[in-house]
Amino acid sequence: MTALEISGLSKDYVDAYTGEEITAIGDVSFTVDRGEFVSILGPSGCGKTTVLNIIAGFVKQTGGTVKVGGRVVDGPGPDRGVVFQSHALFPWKTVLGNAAFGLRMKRVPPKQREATAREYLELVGLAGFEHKYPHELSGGMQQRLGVARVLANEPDVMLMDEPFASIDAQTRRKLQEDLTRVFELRRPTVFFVTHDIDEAVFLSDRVIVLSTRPSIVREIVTVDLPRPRTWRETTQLPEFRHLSNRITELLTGGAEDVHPAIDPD
Ligand SMILES: Nc1ncnc2c1ncn2[C@@H]1O[C@H](COP(=O)(O)OP(=O)(O)OP(=O)(O)O)[C@@H](O)[C@H]1O
Repeated sequence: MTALEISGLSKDYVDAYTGEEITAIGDVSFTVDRGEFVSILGPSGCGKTTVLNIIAGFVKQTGGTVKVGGRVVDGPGPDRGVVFQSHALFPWKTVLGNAAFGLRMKRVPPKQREATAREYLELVGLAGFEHKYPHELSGGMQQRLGVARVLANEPDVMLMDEPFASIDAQTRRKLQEDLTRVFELRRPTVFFVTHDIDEAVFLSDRVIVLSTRPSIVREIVTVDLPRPRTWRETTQLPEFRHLSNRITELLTGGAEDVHPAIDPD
């Protein structure tokens, strides 16, 4: 079943300083199935975050449609949950209060929301930290809380914008493994923006590779690697290296040009 459907998406921006119009997204279409993990990769400035912001309903597209669960998106809504690169937590709320926040907004009764929030905190490895405040947590733990907070809401689609980019390399590896474990247990639908090819291959069922601006879908690469995945085992699989090399080739222009110059004849 399709959870997310993007058809003919385009986005023009007007540069605030020069007044010049730029087309960030040319024409992008793809779907994400329920319970599928899909990442999007592309050269810097090709519009990955813009695609996510349009799906989230934070930014209005110039053309095309976005449907979540068959409904057309025309603003933010509880059917979509966003994990940002910066943790975007409420500093005045405890870990438990942060994790339960969305459920409170949905008017879930207190006992039930606490139980659900605790369940997801445990799932991301934050059991025992319920009564701490965000500033008492490390960056990695704050990001785990960001993930738990969105998961607790059980959105139709979980949107993640480079959630581990500002975390040190070793912690990042651990968070990526934990995310695959949580994904395998709960099977949320995930749309994940990243710059990191290995991260995209390691986490995903499919990877959407965009071209340079104005972006179009260059290729959608299926990642048929066994789960559960660990960095140690998964990266040793020849198929992992093959997929990673294929995507590198697509991003560095080794493959056929998707924006060929107009033939002068
Ligand atoms: N609010 C805005 N106003 C004007 N231009 C914008 C705005 N937001 C993004 N852009 C431009 O649109 C293009 C796409 O930006 P976006 O951040 O979506 O790309 P990205 O692929 O996520 O980039 P990166 O890989 O560098 O994070 C860029 O050229 C950017 O400068």
